[in-house]
Amino acid sequence: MTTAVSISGVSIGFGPVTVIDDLSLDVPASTTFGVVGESGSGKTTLLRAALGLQDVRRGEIRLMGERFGGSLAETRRRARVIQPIFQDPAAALSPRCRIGVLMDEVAKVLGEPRDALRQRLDEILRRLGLPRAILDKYPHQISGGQARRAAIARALLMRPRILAADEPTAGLDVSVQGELLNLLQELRRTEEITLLIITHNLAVVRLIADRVAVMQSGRIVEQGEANAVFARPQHAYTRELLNSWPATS
Ligand SMILES: Nc1ncnc2c1ncn2[C@@H]1O[C@H](COP(=O)(O)OP(=O)(O)OP(=O)(O)O)[C@@H](O)[C@H]1O
Repeated sequence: MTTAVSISGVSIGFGPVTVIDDLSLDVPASTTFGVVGESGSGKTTLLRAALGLQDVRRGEIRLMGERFGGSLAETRRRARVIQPIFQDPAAALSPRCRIGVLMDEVAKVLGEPRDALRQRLDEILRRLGLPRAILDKYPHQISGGQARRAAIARALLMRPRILAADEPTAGLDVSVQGELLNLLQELRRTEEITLLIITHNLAVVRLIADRVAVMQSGRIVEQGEANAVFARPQHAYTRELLNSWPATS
């Protein structure tokens, strides 16, 4: 089985503080994989390292079997393999640019003719249930759910093999949360991508993850098939998380 994200012996620190401690994790390709843990356990730091936005002190991260360097060319090569969907869509959608302009930027990165990209974009917008008129709007002129979907559309334009979503449902109405998770799951199947979801929300992983890794203080304390982990948690911290749920969701 292909491994989409392979993290081997990775340590990350800020000054004297170690945030990720000798962590290893394999995310099988074409699965929905949830990394769950409470706030501050290091989930976002780990994701940023996979995206090349955070230096690692030790260890290595491979994406679809490949290592990536820090040059601009390598950053662009990596962007075709993994695309993030950040908690705050504003991180992906610059507030001063109309959505359409942000989409066209992808054409430059890919070296794809703008017309061809716009054709693909039409199809992606249709699939995501976004009106074309959204392209003329600024991020602050659309709803939170639309902004999240616009960020997903931009990510999909890159034709990534891996979509990595940090708290994909944060800040959305409950009804929109379900829709968004269904959408991500459908994309995972039809686009044959790997979906990596980083969240403190057990309901999210329970709903869509095939496999789950539980993170505490920069380490993976338990991982396995999501159903098995939820039904028979082996680690005390996992049981604690499950017991405090739904208070944490
Ligand atoms: N740039 C930074 N400088 C110093 N410390 C940092 C930095 N980024 C993260 N940290 C620390 O690293 C630890 C892990 O943070 P991280 O954001 O990865 O956790 P998380 O599990 O994603 O939490 P949350 O769910 O709240 O986003 C925290 O103690 C945080 O304060």
